[in-house]
Amino acid sequence: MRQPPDRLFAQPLSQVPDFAFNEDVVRVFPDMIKRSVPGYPTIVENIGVLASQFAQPHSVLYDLGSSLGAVTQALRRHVQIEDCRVIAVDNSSAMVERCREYLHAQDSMFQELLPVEVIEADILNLEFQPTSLVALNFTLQFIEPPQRLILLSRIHQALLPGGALILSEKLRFEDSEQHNLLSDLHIAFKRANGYSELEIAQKRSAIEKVMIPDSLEQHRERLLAAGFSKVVPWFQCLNFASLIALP
Ligand SMILES: Nc1ncnc2c1ncn2[C@@H]1O[C@H](C[S@+](CC[C@H]([NH3+])C(=O)[O-])CC(=O)[O-])[C@@H](O)[C@H]1O
Ligand SMILES: O=C(O)C(=O)Cc1ccccc1
Repeated sequence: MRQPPDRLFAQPLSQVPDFAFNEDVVRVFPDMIKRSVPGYPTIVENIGVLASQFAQPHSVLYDLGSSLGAVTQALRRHVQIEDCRVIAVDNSSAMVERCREYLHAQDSMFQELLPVEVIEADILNLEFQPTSLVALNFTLQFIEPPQRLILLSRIHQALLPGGALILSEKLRFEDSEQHNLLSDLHIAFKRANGYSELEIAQKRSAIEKVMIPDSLEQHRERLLAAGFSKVVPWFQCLNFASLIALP
């Protein structure tokens, strides 16, 4: 399918609106996320590999904040376990519509992929089924901070023994020198991927109020407070990381 380049912030805007996962973003999303999140393709592919070690027969695998279903597709490619199915959830109707088209195209190309259901819903209102794997791949940072512990507690309650939560996030750092260094290096990453200073500045102002990163320490403490017994970082590239949390 056509994947146009992200030029959403290339022209000067008199006022930069808050970032939203609308049709304009959906159109350029695969290009935007690859050029903005260092390590994204590695994280997505390896979530499939990790999931194959945690997935259990007759259980559900959740992809929460699934966007266009990149994680869902990695799960379906890597997990070959009896009677597993994937539930992908996103509250952006534009994302859900395009995600269904992508998954449908995959269905016709490959046989024996796990069945998948794409639900348009707020993940804060979900009734979770017993699950062996939950992926929150760069989604928690868009949830209002006071709701984050409640969501993680619900996920913990639904997780089967032996299952796992995989949580990927942009990180903030409590040491300001470390924070500034890794933030500057992230800007260098975006520049190297063809974004101009204007694009970088306008995107930064668009996401400022809607995407609020936590530190690794905050994640660890909150996951333990939600009932998780162990938190294991398995990937970090600059200020982006992914953690495995065990129930
Ligand atoms: N309350 C909510 N309920 C449901 N969905 C939500 C909510 N809040 C935000 N979203 C959705 O979470 C997704 C976050 S993007 C995830 C990338 C994907 N995981 C990927 O691996 O490609 C991250 C990014 O763009 O940096 C968007 O599709 C939102 O609509
Ligand atoms: O672009 C950025 O600076 C980010 O931190 C990541 C991102 C990627 C895609 C949508 C919103 C934020």
